[in-house]
Amino acid sequence: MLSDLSNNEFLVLKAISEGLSDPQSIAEKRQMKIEAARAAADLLAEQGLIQVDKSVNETFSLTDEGAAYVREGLPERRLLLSLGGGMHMSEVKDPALKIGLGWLRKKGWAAIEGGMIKPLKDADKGEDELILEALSDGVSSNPKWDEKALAALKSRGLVTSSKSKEWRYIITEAGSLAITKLEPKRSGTKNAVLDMPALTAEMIKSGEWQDDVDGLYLGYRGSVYRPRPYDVSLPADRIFPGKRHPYQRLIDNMREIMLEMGFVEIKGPIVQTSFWNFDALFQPQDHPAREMQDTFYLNSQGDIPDYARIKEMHECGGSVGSTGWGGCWSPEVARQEVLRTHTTGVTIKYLAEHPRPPVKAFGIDRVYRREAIDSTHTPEFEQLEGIVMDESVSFCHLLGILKEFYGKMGFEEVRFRPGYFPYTEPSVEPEVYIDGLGWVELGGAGVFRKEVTAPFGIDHPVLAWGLGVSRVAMLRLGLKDLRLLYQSDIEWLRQTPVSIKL
Ligand SMILES: N[C@@H](Cc1ccccc1)C(=O)O
Repeated sequence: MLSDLSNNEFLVLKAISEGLSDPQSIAEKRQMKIEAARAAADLLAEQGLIQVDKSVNETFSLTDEGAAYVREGLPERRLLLSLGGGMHMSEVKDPALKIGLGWLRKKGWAAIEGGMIKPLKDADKGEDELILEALSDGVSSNPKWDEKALAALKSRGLVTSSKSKEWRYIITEAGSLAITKLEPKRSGTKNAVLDMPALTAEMIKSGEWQDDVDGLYLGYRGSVYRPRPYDVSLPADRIFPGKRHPYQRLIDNMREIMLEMGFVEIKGPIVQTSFWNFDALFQPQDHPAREMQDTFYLNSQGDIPDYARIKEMHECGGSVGSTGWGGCWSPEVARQEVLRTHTTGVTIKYLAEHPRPPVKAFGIDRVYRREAIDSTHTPEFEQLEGIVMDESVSFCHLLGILKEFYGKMGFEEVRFRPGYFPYTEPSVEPEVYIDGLGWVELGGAGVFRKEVTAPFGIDHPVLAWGLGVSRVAMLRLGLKDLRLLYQSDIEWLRQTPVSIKL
């Protein structure tokens, strides 16, 4: 047990053995914080090496009135002095003296008969007067003071008191024994522990420290070193260095690949008008994806650009040989604001602002859909969106770019299945092969239809794709539950090594 004393415990125990008994003076002597001294003392008490007395200490002080009475005398004392052989009550005019009347009687210094006040005996100085004098001399408490007199002084408002808790440490027999055992026996030095030289690497190497202090302690400037055997085979504490979120690392990795491939990064707002999210992409206004069950609508309307050509394209196909969707296209519906359901709204807007080739842009951003939450669906997730527009790009280039991108991401086998999106023709769904899972769909891609590009004056083919980034994260990080990406699950974050290849 003794060999388990910490340095602080030893220092505090030693201070107590030398006669210090309160945390404040121990802390001062040992130059430690009072909290540290208390904590060490608590541990010593737990081991039975010291005893802790917790007492409540009451101290007293004079009020202004009390101080005035010390100078002038209590009213009853002054009244007594002014009585002479006796005096009628009506003759006591001074209100300061009148206060003394009741006390005069109570203290038995005078009797009152038929209105006459008669002094009874020589009035010795009372306990209360002695206490007042002591207080005025700077004494703040004394166990011998008469309780009743104190209480009376307090009730008269001449004295106030305050209570404080006090800890007193007393060394036990076991404690004294421990000190004698632990104290290094160095002849000729009174305070051996505190006079020791600093422990240096050389002293440890040469073994000199052992000769010096019986292998027990080495102290320097009030600190004590107690060499203990060091077991290098013990498991070390796990440490958790700060690191970037694995999902963020994956996203950054994807961003780097796109930048390396010569794309510029673009960004767009989360809240968009239905115009950019749907209409500009030739999604009919009665398309199921636009319904409330699928899309988060905001209770607000946004600005939309000149829509004549979009309206014409939706209603009758414009000048590109399309028939359009028919019906009546409503600008009110297009003004409805939504949380973007895909990042394709960001790229079409960028294209509308940059209708001349070449354009090679990408964005990685969060999108929102009204999904019921489960292990493979969350209402918010990330997409990587890309577009390429140039004079002679073709569907083949699209497949090549996607293959290249997936390859750089570490997916070696890629295939394309026919797909359908209202804004692309042809459309494909890229799939990658994962051991143990088979072919996994990873997004959508295609060449923008003329119905999409023509209203914005874009005359060249546009290759476009959108990939589910969280899907990729699931595959890369081996997650069974997509929700982990969006929760601060500290254990999972700790366990995901920084070295994981994303
Ligand atoms: N926007 C589509 C993906 C896509 C983008 C571009 C072209 C074709 C498809 C989606 O969210 O699934």
